[in-house]
Amino acid sequence: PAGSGRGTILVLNGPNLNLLGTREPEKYGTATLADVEQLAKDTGAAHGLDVECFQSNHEGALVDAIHAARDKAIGIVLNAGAYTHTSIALRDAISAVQLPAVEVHITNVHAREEFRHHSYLAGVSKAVIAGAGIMGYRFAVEYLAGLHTHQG
Ligand SMILES: O=C(O)[C@@H]1C=C(O)[C@@H](O)[C@H](O)C1
Repeated sequence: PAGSGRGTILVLNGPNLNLLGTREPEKYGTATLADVEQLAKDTGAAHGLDVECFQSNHEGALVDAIHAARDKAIGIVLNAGAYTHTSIALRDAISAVQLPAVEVHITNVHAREEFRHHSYLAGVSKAVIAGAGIMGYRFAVEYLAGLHTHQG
């Protein structure tokens, strides 16, 4: 519950991830966005953390969500979708809020088209998890939980 005093992790998903489950299942699997968000919430709960999830196809809405996290979250898990490869605005938003961020990709972007090999976000992220399927969201939450715990 909000204001419960527990740490909150924001899980952000970008464009086309609302179609998870039916979008190129050979690449992205058959789990839906709801499945991904539930996995993140369950992982957070196992570490005593709340997880807030948001998905948007709009770059500016994702920027706004990152800004909003500054005062309410202890970390951000971000799969920015294609904006990973194009968005200086999202990079600057991550830098601006000074929260630990983990970049997640369901697919191994380095084994795909050349244009997916560069990320504007990796340079401002604590960690990058790519190719582990939706388990990447679990790993990202676990990693941020560990950072939060060890900070006392
Ligand atoms: O693997 C993923 O989750 C990422 C998701 C997308 O929508 C692509 O544009 C990225 O290039 C890869």
